[in-house]
Amino acid sequence: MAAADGSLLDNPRTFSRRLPAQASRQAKATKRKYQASSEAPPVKRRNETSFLPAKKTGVKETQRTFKGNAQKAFSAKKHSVSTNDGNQEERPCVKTSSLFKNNPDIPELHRSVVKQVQEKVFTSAAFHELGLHPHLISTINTVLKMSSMTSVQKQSIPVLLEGRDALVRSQTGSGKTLAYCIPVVQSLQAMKSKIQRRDGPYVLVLVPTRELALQSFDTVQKLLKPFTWIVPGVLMGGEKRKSEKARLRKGINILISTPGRLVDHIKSTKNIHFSRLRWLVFDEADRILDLGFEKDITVILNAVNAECQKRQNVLLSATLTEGVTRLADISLHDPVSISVLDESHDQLNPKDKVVQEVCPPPAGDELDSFAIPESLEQHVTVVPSKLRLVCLAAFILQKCKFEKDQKMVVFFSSCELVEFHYSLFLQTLLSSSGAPASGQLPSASTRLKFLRLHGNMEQEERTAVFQEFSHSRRGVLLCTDVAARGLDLPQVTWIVQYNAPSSPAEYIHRIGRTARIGCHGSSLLILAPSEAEYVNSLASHKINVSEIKMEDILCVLTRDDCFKGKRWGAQKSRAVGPQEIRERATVLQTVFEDYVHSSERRVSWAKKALQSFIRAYATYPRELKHIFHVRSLHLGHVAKSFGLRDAPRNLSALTRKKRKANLKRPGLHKKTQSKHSLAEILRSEYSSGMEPGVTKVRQQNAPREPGGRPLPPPLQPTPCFGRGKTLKWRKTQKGLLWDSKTSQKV
Ligand SMILES: Nc1ncnc2c1ncn2[C@@H]1O[C@H](COP(=O)(O)OP(=O)(O)OP(=O)(O)O)[C@@H](O)[C@H]1O
Repeated sequence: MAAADGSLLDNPRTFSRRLPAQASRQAKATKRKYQASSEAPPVKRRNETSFLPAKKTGVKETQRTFKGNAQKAFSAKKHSVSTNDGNQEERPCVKTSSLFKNNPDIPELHRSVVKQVQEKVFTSAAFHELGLHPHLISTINTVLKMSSMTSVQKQSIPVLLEGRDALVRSQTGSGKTLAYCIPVVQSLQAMKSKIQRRDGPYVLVLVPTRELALQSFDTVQKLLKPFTWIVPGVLMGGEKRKSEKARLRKGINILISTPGRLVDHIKSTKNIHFSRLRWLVFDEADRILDLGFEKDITVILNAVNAECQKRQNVLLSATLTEGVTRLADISLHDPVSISVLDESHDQLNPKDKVVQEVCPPPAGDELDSFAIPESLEQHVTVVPSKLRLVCLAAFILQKCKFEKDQKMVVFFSSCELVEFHYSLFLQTLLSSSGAPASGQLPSASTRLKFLRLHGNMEQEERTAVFQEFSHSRRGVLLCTDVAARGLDLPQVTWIVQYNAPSSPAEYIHRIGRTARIGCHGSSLLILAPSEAEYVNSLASHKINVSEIKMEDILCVLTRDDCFKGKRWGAQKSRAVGPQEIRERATVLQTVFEDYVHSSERRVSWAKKALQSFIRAYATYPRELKHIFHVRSLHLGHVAKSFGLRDAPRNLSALTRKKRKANLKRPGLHKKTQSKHSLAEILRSEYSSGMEPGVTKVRQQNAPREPGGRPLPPPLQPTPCFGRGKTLKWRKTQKGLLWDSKTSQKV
């Protein structure tokens, strides 16, 4: 079988778990299929499809290692060895693939070790020292099972109880939710005229995602246990407008909402009034602004300001960006800026440093460096594009198959990428009850559990997945940045960033899903050799990562005999060498490729996922373009990480055509791009969920594989959002105006 480029010539097409007769039938069928279809079998291409020629490669090294082996197919004779599952499995017959050939060198990571900003999570102060209502204290102690305050709670709660506005920053997982929820509940229950349900909102909490809305609602509900007359409620999209309207009509006193959904109700419902509003809280304030919600925030602020002037305003996040300081300017009145810093920062005058009265709020250094939980170990691995997929799979197997009770979150840059990897891993890495599907591993593990979460899923399923993963002791959650902010998923042990985040702030929030509230956790960032400089970019924000070598990750494949190439079957207890690791990685890659190439439909599915990856890659902000530029991607190599043997030709043609057209009409490109960005945002998890034409993954109606598993739906490119935005408001007599010129996506 020929391949996309010269390097793929010796692709291991001899791999098979089928009997020789079956294999020959399959080969004939494949031949017939290609004859009948318009899609010709991949042919050797002389011109490599890449945006730029690949970097000079480590050919020398590979030639040395593969000398005499590379072109040699292992014996096609069938033999059996026992797998670690105790089954007699047919050994894959594999010849060394091109997986390790013609890859760019992995650069040495020269990173300066920086001193990370650290915060102390807990204090010795107890909640009962705050003078709260005794029932509230006992609820905190008995229902939430908490006794001492975290640093951010100790600093924020008294300030908020005094009635001040505040801008609160503290590291991820440090208890910011209770830092505002406790004073809110304390103040509402203490109101002289008892709150009536029909009074409507006294508190409005804005959060960027639906899951966070649910989570915050849950916390508020628990705190309100003794105060049954105060009614909390959540608006978040995904629910029928009519039923939300009905709930609003009955009355909600503490209203938690995503901005898009709230704006929809403000515009279309007569049942929402803010005349009694006492609190306005922006949780994950910087994210709300990042996501193209400026217009929505303007509508909300104008609606709120029109009915109530006097209220307390709170902005919270683990990362305060420039946009937040501007939002603070227009929404906070004489605010207290609370930032929890470590002892070394506080040496001069601890008290003054811990709670600073700053207006305008933090700038410069403080905005550039973020606090990271002390018990979070951060790692990076540099992996050539061709090896990304096997490396990710090996890492998942290493942690979640061979180690106990590991809970992992893997971040991708688009919904399509999540869907693709989710389906691929389900079909290849998991065991099925019946005969293994084509491309499935012989000794697939039952210990593995995959879940996925992204904005193109139906809300019902999103909520179910969120709940399931929250309560699970193990599992792998594949997700977009919809899960990056605020979600408190207990006992997550590993965060993997398969696609690098668009900003250091997003990096912080993603890794912040682990090592929460003093627990231990680890993270792994996977970079391509051309992206290695990102490590320095992180270091400039005082983020330290230590390297894990790719080989150390791939090494796990030697622990599972189902990855054994035939050559090793006959040899007992041989020391694990680089050659064996490479062969096993090749077996795994072949499993993926076999699965993807088992039908035309799957090939086009993988191509679409690849296309989505490239589109998302093109949206990195300008300041990161020198590291993440589409032109530095080698399409043939990247295609391998989608299980494709061939770099899709039409894909590169499409990209080139587009680029040409853009060069001719840059103005038009800008226009359509911003329209496109808007469309993406509307389709995203952050929308109100009411827009017409929103594409969703509908489980029940999804097309199914012959085996009964739903196939992924037709993929819509939905890159991640909110990269490199700036925003500006103007105060006018008519209220706030959002300056659209400065708010275009860059
Ligand atoms: N005083 C406390 N004692 C023990 N656990 C606490 C305390 N306060 C909060 N927690 C727990 O800590 C976890 C993290 O809290 P929370 O989600 O509020 O963090 P956060 O600072 O908002 O994080 P992020 O920045 O990621 O949104 C939650 O499980 C919460 O129940």
